[in-house]
Amino acid sequence: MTNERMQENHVTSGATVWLTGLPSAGKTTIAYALADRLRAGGHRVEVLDGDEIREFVSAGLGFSREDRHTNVQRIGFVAELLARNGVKALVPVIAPYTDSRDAVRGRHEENGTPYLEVHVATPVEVCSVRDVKGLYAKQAAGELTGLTGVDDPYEEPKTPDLRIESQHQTVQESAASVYALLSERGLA
Ligand SMILES: Nc1ncnc2c1ncn2[C@@H]1O[C@H](COP(=O)(O)OS(=O)(=O)O)[C@@H](OP(=O)(O)O)[C@H]1O
Ligand SMILES: Nc1ncnc2c1ncn2[C@@H]1O[C@H](COP(=O)(O)OP(=O)(O)O)[C@@H](O)[C@H]1O
Repeated sequence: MTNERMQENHVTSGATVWLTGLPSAGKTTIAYALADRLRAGGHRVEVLDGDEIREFVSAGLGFSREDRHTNVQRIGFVAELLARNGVKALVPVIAPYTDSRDAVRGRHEENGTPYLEVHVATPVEVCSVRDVKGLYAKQAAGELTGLTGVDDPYEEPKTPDLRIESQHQTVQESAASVYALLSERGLA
């Protein structure tokens, strides 16, 4: 395939889509469902999965306020690099602090790189039943402290670009609502 042909077949408008929310809210599941939809439409996509990032880019960081901030800034930096180069960077990472999220948005704005904040606003009561990784049970059993949304802060976004109530939707509906927003903004 020639270069020109490749460009014809690939959408080149990059953007970062940050999915913020509590553990088990549905961030990762929605990100991968959205990734499939976007790839099917010819977009280049990377999912910056929080667990993978913590194994490599943020190895050694814990869950203090400072470490979470550092983690989020590193991920934001990488996402912006990808997004400014035509990739849809999907980021399913808790990012519990408003100032951390705002700093990431600010860096995107400085570079003229599109940025969408999606709040996966599943209530803690639902998340703790889903408990994909057993963290809520561990916290309840006294085996873990500092769990976001339970005994550690989660500062809800006041003006997200989109708010998803995953407890009332299927995964495909949630992914479609993010896709629709990208479409509205001329990014998909
Ligand atoms: N104490 C505590 N609080 C919250 N989360 C915890 C904790 N300990 C481990 N984990 C697991 O680590 C994942 C959160 O890491 P992130 O990098 O996404 O979060 S953060 O933005 O740095 O807060 C998070 O992943 P998700 O469940 O996908 O959100 C958890 O599985
Ligand atoms: N509309 C929805 N969107 C996303 N996840 C959903 C939805 N409805 C149910 N779920 C389920 O909730 C769980 C969310 O887990 P996960 O995506 O790992 O959360 P997080 O990345 O926020 O920790 C999955 O088991 C998923 O199948």
